[in-house]
Amino acid sequence: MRSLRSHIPNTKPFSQISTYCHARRFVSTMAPTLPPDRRPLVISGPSGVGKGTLMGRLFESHPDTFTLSVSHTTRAPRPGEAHGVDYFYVQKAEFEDLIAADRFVEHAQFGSNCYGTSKATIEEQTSKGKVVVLDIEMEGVKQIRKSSIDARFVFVKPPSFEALEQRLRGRGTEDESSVTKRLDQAKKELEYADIPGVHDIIIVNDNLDAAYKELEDYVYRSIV
Ligand SMILES: Nc1ncnc2c1ncn2[C@@H]1O[C@H](COP(=O)(O)OP(=O)(O)OP(=O)(O)O)[C@@H](O)[C@H]1O
Repeated sequence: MRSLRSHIPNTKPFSQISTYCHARRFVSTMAPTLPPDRRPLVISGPSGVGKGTLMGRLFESHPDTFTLSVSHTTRAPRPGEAHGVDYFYVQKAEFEDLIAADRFVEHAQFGSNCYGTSKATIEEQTSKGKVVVLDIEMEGVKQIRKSSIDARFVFVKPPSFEALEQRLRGRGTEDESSVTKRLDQAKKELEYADIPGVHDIIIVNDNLDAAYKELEDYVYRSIV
């Protein structure tokens, strides 16, 4: 599950993720469950740590409760991607107008393409009773922390740097230069996450079942 999420190019559109599609098929059979705290959930962590895997489980287990925030982008849609599902595709001028009007909680440029999360998207889904999940990289986390959006911040950490490298390579989605770039960026993300108070919870994704349980327990715990 990699697309609007961390805004990192060369990733798979969310609409093509099997866990999500699987989750959608179970919509009518699952009992609705609502977390007491409905603030948007910002999930960050280095590429390859397992954010998508954990989020996929959350969507699958609670299909009516959570919704993934759909980002705006100036890049062209890839085959199989849909406007409003994978991204909101806009021209550069429109994107710049949205920045000028302070319509994004966070935005960033990767290569020649711009990506951003609009406040309206979050507000609209929240008003429908959904818990909005944002998969955001470090700079986005910093921007959201400064914004007016009151969110919960979850950081997913690998058990070791070596394990992260193995997962990234094992996933088979990245070429060597992309793996190197992601690992360099991972060091920065891990350093940032060491700053006390930046995240509300840090989950070490070692055993997947245990990490998911920790995430779910946190999401569903009573408001403190
Ligand atoms: N606890 C775990 N133990 C072993 N492998 C795992 C674990 N969690 C996830 N993985 C595997 O690690 C790889 C990376 O996971 P995933 O794609 O979910 O990472 P991500 O954080 O979403 O990455 P990106 O930010 O690049 O999208 C996948 O192949 C996934 O199956």
